[in-house]
Amino acid sequence: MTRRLLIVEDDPGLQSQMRWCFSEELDITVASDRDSALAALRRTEPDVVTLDLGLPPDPGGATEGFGLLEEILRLSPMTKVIVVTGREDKENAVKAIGMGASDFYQKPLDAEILTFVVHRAFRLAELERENQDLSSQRNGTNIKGIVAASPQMLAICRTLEKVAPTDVTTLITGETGTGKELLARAIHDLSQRGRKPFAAINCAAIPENLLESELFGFEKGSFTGATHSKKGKIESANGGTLFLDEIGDMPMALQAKLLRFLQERLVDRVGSVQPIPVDVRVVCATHRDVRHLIETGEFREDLYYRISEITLDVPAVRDREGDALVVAQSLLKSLGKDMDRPNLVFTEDAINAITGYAWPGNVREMINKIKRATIMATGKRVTAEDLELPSKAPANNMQLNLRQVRECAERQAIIQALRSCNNNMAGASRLLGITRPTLYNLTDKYNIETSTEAPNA
Ligand SMILES: Nc1ncnc2c1ncn2[C@@H]1O[C@H](COP(=O)(O)OP(=O)(O)OP(=O)(O)O)[C@@H](O)[C@H]1O
Repeated sequence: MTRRLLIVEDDPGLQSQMRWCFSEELDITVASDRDSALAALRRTEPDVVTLDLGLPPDPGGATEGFGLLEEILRLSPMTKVIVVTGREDKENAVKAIGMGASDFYQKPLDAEILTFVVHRAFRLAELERENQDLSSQRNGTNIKGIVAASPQMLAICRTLEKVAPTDVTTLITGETGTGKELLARAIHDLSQRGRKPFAAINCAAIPENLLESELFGFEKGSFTGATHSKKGKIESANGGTLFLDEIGDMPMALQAKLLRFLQERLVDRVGSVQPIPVDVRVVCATHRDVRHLIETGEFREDLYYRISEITLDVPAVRDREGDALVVAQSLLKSLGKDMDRPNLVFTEDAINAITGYAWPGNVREMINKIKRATIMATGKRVTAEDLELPSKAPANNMQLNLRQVRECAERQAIIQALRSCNNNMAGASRLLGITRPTLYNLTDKYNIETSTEAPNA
């Protein structure tokens, strides 16, 4: 795709110099005032605009430039505007950035630096567009709440859609946070039982001595404190679906009772001799390797066959091709909306970090990291640092642009020269190859201490 640049500059000499800087690779339009710039913006829809703030009728000031900046950003908020200011016009440059300009460039014109700044703005515009495209990409599945685009997850979703309308007992396996409970709910929602109860119980979270009465219920007086009869989870799911999470952690003694229920569909409340018929569909999940549990004698083989009429093995996020970014984009959108920070986008380093990270906690970990980043992000951009993910670029390379890199290097060189001359201005200016007045200007600009004490680093 051709990169389109709009140059807004009233000085014909600078117009042709700027044209000359880029003419080879860009599609360039030049405008010399506000009206022609807006007309060109509408006509060519440039991704990047360089905007001289000093435009007629106020070429010596910046009012016309600021007015135009505002209008450009209102008409086309995704356009990257680089304001061009006079040599010492830092104040207006900073103001323009505050208004939404993406960068600034101080005259005099330096072809190399200007090219760098403009290309950087194009790259940013392209990344933002890619980001938007990705987040608007159709989710590959129609199952509510599940975001997936990888062939691995789409295959799981297709199987789920076939399994849901049947009453088969389903075992969902997968690492923590991969979405097992979400899939169990989807099975329920897509079945004829969807309007009936969905009762979930986490077998690992309830102490062994309470799990039986939680699951099967109890009769009044069946144990100390049983002052009334109570239905268990199985009965409360009657007509609907019972979800047994972390089934791999179910104690052996209860496994036998559960097996009996699965075979006969009769519930024996604790303390009762009267079995109660219950109509439930059972879905189980575990992050543990049940076959290994069978080998070590921790899980009944006959129960395993009963609960795994169909098994769904949910892959870890790192094993789903392309899903990490698609899920992350979707989460950024929904969490951003919930937290009143819509329109957040990932920076390139965040995208690299998301795709390069192993996500041991899977989607749950992703939710936590994106929630944090939604709070921490400055402006619209979410970085790898906001996500607390390792960034590929070392931290000291994360400067805003070449101008900042240059200023930082300039400041360091001046400090070093002053140090080596014991803060003698004449000696330092000789070392730096500049005049004394220039050195004074620079020490003022960078706020460098020039007293006889050592300068601040
Ligand atoms: N594909 C997905 N798209 C969107 N959200 C997802 C997806 N998978 C999981 N989630 C979300 O991630 C979180 C964790 O999912 P869930 O509780 O279903 O995982 P789990 O495998 O049951 O975890 P655990 O084994 O720790 O119980 C939930 O908030 C869920 O909504």
